[in-house]
This record gives sequence, structure tokens and C-alpha cells, in this order.
Amino acid sequence: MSEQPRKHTEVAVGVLIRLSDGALLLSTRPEGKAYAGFWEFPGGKIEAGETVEQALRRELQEELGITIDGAEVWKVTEHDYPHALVRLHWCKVTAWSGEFEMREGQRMAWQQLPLDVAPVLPGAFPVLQWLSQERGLPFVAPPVVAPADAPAS
Ligand SMILES: Nc1nc2c([nH]c(=O)n2[C@@H]2O[C@H](COP(=O)(O)OP(=O)(O)OP(=O)(O)O)[C@@H](O)[C@H]2O)c(=O)[nH]1
Repeated sequence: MSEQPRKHTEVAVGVLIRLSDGALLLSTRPEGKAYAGFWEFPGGKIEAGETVEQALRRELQEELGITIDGAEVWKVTEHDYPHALVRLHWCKVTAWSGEFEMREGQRMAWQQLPLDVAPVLPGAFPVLQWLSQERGLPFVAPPVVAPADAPAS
């Protein structure tokens, strides 16, 4: 019998850009999730009936305690992980309100390119490449790390 095609998990992801210096916000994946401890752009799964913008606003409120003003999809990418086939809807976000609060025990870091945090979720590599291109910087691919090799925090 042939295998059923895998269903995509739709994900809204925010590339938060600090206007004063262009820094990008990365945060770590909380314990208990696949790739715990890996650095990622904040976001999460889109729930039934939500737009990308609604999902991103909800996720960033839940995870970071901030409220974004708006979000438009900039790029859409896919990544096939052992745990899920994800479709990532990337939004650049430059305006938000509220104070950052790591509500899931994550760490956060404002980063310039190339990043100096590691390991990074492989699903984020294409976006790091586009962001580097936009800034006229050479793309330095982060090292590929298996989840089991990741630090615990
Ligand atoms: N937020 C985020 N997710 C990413 C990035 N790159 C990437 O491949 N993903 C993948 O997108 C999926 C996001 O799902 P998630 O588990 O973080 O979402 P969630 O917070 O809604 O999870 P939950 O419903 O299990 O609590 C994961 O499979 C993750 O590996 C990224 O840069 N940011």
C-alpha cells in the first residue's frame, strides 16, 4: 500500500527587527518541544480559522508578552523534519508594544548577522540567507546539529 502524503503543519514566524540597529530577535525553544534549546525566530502553529497575522500575534503574546502592530507574510518556506513537515510563513515585524517577558522559560537574544548563537533550527537557514543578502553580507551557514547533540538549555 502506498504511503499517504504527509500533511503540512502551518507555522507563523516573526522576524522581529529592532529599528535602531537592525538587530534580529532570536529565542530558544522551550524544554519539552522537539529541538529544545535550539535558537529560532519566535512563532508557532497556526490554529484552525486563524490568519497568519492572528496566529503570530497570539503566539508572541503567549511566548514573549508583546503585542505586534501588524504582520505581512514576507516569505514562505518548507522544511521536512522527522517530527513534522512544516510550512513556515515568515513575517517581518518592526512595531510592537509591551515589555519582553520570556513566559516559557526561553532565552532571547538580539542578534546581528552572522548570528553568534547556536545551534539554530535548520528550518530558519533560508531566511538567514535572504536577510544576509538584503544586507549585502556573505551568508555564513550555521553548523547543522542533531537535536540529541543540542545543549539542554
Ligand atoms: N517558531 C519557529 N518555528 C520554526 C522555525 N524554524 C522551523 O523549522 N520551525 C518549526 O516550526 C514548528 C513550530 O512549531 P512549535 O512547536 O514551535 O509551535 P507551537 O509553539 O505552536 O507548539 P505547540 O503547539 O506544540 O506548543 C516546529 O516544528 C519548528 O521546528 C523558526 O525559526 N521559528
